[in-house]
Order: sequence, then structure tokens, then C-alpha cells
Amino acid sequence: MTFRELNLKDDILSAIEELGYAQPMPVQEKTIPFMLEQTADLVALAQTGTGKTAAFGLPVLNMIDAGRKQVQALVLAPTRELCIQIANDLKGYSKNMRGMRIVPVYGGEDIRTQLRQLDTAPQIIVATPGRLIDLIERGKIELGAIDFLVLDEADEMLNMGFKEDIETILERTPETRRTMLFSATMPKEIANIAKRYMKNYEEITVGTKNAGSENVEHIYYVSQARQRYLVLKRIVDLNPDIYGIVFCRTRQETKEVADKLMHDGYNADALHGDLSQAQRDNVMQKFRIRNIQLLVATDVAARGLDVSDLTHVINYNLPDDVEVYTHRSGRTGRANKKGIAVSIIHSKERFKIKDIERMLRKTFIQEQIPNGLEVCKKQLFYMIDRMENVEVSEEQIETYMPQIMKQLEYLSKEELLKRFVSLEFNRFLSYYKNAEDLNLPERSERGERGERNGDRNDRGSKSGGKVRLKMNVGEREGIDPKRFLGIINDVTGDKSISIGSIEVTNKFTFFDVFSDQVEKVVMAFAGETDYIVAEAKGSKSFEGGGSRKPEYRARGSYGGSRSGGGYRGGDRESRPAATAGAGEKPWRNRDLGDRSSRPSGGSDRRSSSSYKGGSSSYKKR
Ligand SMILES: Nc1ncnc2c1ncn2[C@@H]1O[C@H](COP(=O)(O)OP(=O)(O)OP(=O)(O)O)[C@@H](O)[C@H]1O
Repeated sequence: MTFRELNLKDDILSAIEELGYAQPMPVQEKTIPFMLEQTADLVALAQTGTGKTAAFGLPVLNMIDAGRKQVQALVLAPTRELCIQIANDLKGYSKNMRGMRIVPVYGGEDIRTQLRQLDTAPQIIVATPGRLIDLIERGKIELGAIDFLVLDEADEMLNMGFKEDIETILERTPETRRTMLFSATMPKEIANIAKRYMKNYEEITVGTKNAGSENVEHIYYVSQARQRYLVLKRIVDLNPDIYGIVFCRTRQETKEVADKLMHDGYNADALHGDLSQAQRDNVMQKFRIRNIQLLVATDVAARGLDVSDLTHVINYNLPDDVEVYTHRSGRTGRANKKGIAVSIIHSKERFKIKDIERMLRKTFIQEQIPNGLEVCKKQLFYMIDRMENVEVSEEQIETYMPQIMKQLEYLSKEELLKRFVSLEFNRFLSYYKNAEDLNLPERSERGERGERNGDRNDRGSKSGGKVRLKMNVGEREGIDPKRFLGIINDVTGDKSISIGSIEVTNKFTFFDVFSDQVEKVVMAFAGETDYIVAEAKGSKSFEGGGSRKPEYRARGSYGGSRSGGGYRGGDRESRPAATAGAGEKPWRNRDLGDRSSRPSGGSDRRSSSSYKGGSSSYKKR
């Protein structure tokens, strides 16, 4: 289907073509004809990042009369950031429509600026509820001629205590208006709003109700709660190209984590409600242009944000509500791109992962927290990668070349490389030299699960209808969850087998299988000589293979190394003091990621194996 077939006006079609929208996304395909052809209200539910803004924006723009200087459509959204984002999107879609004016009004900004913009007689207002009421009471906004009312992220507006405000606003709009409600999740409150404020409404659901984005894979790390911050740093260091949001529960925690990250030299900043509007705008602006690599945010501040190409969403803490998890993880994997949602949990939170898995209908993969060596390797190859691809400004460097050549002529190529690499890499190595293992000790982890099931004799082997199995290969054979799932696939050839949480230790891989599928798995491996699978009995030694001893034959299927992304430069760690001379060579700092002038993203971001490589295919077997 094309946008043209949806009967949109030419000046809208030309604008979306310029924006690069080749064809409508599924929610748009359904809502646009409905809005243009029917008269009922609408509740539209679609996964995060699937184009809901255009799904209401395009038909509303299509139906508004740009020649009529009255407010004809009102979009309500919970936060200022979202208001600005939606207004900008609508301005983009209507940029070829003469006379169409869209004005965002939200709290925290000097009201006079907004009053001036309102003087331009907009047809569409995008507003946060509080400021809108203020402007209505001042007689600056009149909603009596509204034809369309859109409630975006309505559940969040309710969570934020805007219920009364919304009701006041609704009372100011005519009965004849058409109301549209858009959300990624359908909590009870949304259903209640729909019942209460909508007359005859159609519910359009794209995908599975309440499901998470198809494009996001979910992984989690288990550690002690007090080591959360160290785990976060490891994750970030393992993904030198990371560009993401770190979600915290409270403003205070958001500030603390952002401060620590900044102190440790990461390109991070905080976004939360205690900041002034100017500060929030500034942070968002820097984040959007990738001057900030990690945005540490509260749920409220980051709700609905559409920032392109985020690689990761990190849950520093798991949220209490599954819906909140959906909205958080949906900041990545948008507009058909892939993304990774990472959660840092402690062992008693495994049940929450199960709840979220059930609700999202997704399998989460448990990964081992990388050790210092893995991080160093990743960073090293990231740096090598960058070195290989860096653009050399021949003209600039030419002047110095004779002198450089002369000074270094006694060094072999190998020596030279070693020295250049060490220049930045030494700091990393020294930081991670004695880095502790942040994973929970294997025994205590499995022990806790066994105890929860009241199954002390068979600790860790069964968990809620699932059986814990064990395979005789682990990290030392180059196994990671992705390779492991590959082996399961190859050997069983049966996609109906679901694999639950996977733990790869040095020698073994532990994994959960539903009890009624255990036999299938064990039997499939019975004829294998390289892999032995048996029920995990809680002992570290391999017991399931009867008289067979595990055989660790190297096989092409699991040999090889984990290729690493790379090295961001000397600013990644809890920064050891800069090495002598760093300040004298600004080109080096810039190229390898100086804190103040980090080439984060933008021009310097290249696709790196770091986040795509390790895990992109874990989710689906
Ligand atoms: N037809 C299309 N083709 C390509 N990209 C599109 C299309 N429609 C929307 N997009 C882009 O997809 C991204 C996500 O859209 P949008 O922000 O509307 O998602 P959403 O469904 O409202 O997400 P959330 O529930 O998280 O708020 C935006 O960057 C938007 O520009």
C-alpha cells in the first residue's frame, strides 16, 4: 500500500515523501482510512515506535481547513518534550500546506513566547494539560470549534495526575468533536477513559495488544544490587558505540547515576523534572545530536521520546509496572530499526522478568556480565577498527611527516602499532586488570532459585514448569547465548522448543526448557558426540552423561572468538589520570574520544560490531 492510495492530499504526500517515508506503517494503514472515511471515535493501540504520531497527524491535517483561522485540532500529551516533538512532526508533515499553523504550549516556558505564537491563529495546538488550562482561563485559547481531539500517552497523563485537567479541557470542547486515543499499552485506565469520554468508538490494534516492539531484543544481567553501577559501566564499556537511555526510578537516582557517569568520563547527562525547561531543552538537544551518548532519565521525562537510532535502553532498575517496561524499551527499535533493552537485576527480581516476558510475549536472555578481559578486548578492537577507518587529513599532517618519520624510523611496524595502541589502551588495561567478577557466584544463584521452588534436593534443576538442563560446553569453547541457540537449532531442528533463561559459565551452559519438551531436547542430543545434554543437578560437575565423559572437541560451529567492537578512548573508565602528553596532542584526544569533544555519534559514528555483533539474533532462534 502507498500513501497515495490512502487518499491524502498532494501537499501532505509531497512532505512525507521528502521525509523519506516510503510507505505507511501498519497502524497508519489502518487509522488513516478509518479517520478519513468514518465518523466514530478511535482508540488505536500499536507497539512503541511504529508511527502513531503520523497515524493521527496525517488524517487530522488532511481534514483541517488551513483557510479557517480557528483552533480545529487539539493534541494533548503528558510532557513538554513530547509536545515539542509532536508539534515538530506535524510541522514536518504540513510544511507544504499553506497557512497551516501548529503551536505547542507547555509548562515551564515563559508564557509570553507562547502567547505571541498563539497570536498567529493556529489551527492545531499541541499542549500539556496544565498550561493549556492556564491559557484557556486567560482567554487566549478557545476550544469551541475543535473538530479533533487527540490524547497521546493518555495513561501517562493520568499517572501524572492530569485527570481533572483533562476533564476540564474536555468540557470546553464541543460534543461533536472526534476523539482519538493513541497508546502502546492498554492499561485499565485507558479503557476507562475510552468508556467515559468516547461515544461510539472503534478500537484498532496493530500487533498483539500490550506487546513490546518486535524490533527490540531483551537481555538481562544478574548481580548484587550494590554493584549495579559497576555493571552499568561494564555494559557501556562493552558497547563502545552505545547511544542510549538509562532509566532510573527517581529523580535523585537519575541525578546520582548521571553525575557518577560524568565524573567517570562518560558522555552522559540527566533528564528529569527538577531541571528547568531551558536545561531540559539543552540536554535533549545535545542528546539528539549525539553530543550526549547516555541520557539518564526518569520515566516521566523520557515517555514517548522519539530519538532516532538508539542502540540501547538500559533499565538501571526494573520498573514496577510492565507497561512502563514496554514504554521504556520502546525508545529503541523504532521505525523498523533494531534495538536492545538491557536490564540490571538482582537475583530476587527474576520473577519480574518472568512477568514481563509473559506480558510482552518475548523471551529474555540472561547474559553473563563481561569480565575485564572481554571488555578490554572489545575496546581494543574498536580502537583498531577506528584506526583503520580514520580519515587522515593528509594536508595537515604532511608538514610534520618528515620529522615524525625521522623520530620513529628505528621502530618496526609492529613496535609502532604496539606503542600507538598502548597509548590509550594501557589505561583501560590498568583499570580492568584486577576487575572483579560481577556475576553472582554460580552456586548461590542456582541455590536461590532452588530454594524458591522449595526443591532443596534438586537445587536449581526445576523452575516453575521448566527444567534446568546443562550442556557440556561453555565460554572456554567460545559459547555465548547466540551460538548456544544455534547449536540447539542445528541439533533439534525443532523451532517449537522454547529455551528459557540461558547461563553460560566457563565450562557449561545451563538453560531452562519446559518440562514437556525436555525429552525432545535430550533425545535430540543423544546421538551427538560433541555435545552432551542432561538435567542440571545443582552440582558443578557434569553428571548427566552417564558413563560418557564430556568431550571438548573444537568444532567450527562454536570455535572462534567473540569479535569486539572497540575502544572509545581514554575516557571510558573511572578515568585514571590522563597520561602525560594527552593535552599536547589534541588530535589524539579528539579522535579517540575526549570527554569534552567526544566524536560521539554524528559524523564519527560508524556501524560497529559492538552492539549488533554479540546479540542481534539471540531473541529468535
Ligand atoms: N511511514 C513511515 N515510514 C518511515 N518512518 C516512519 C513512518 N511513520 C513514522 N515514521 C518514523 O517512525 C518513528 C516512530 O514514530 P512515532 O514517534 O510516531 O512512534 P510512536 O508509535 O508514537 O511511538 P511511542 O509509542 O513510543 O510514542 C519516527 O521517527 C517517525 O518519523
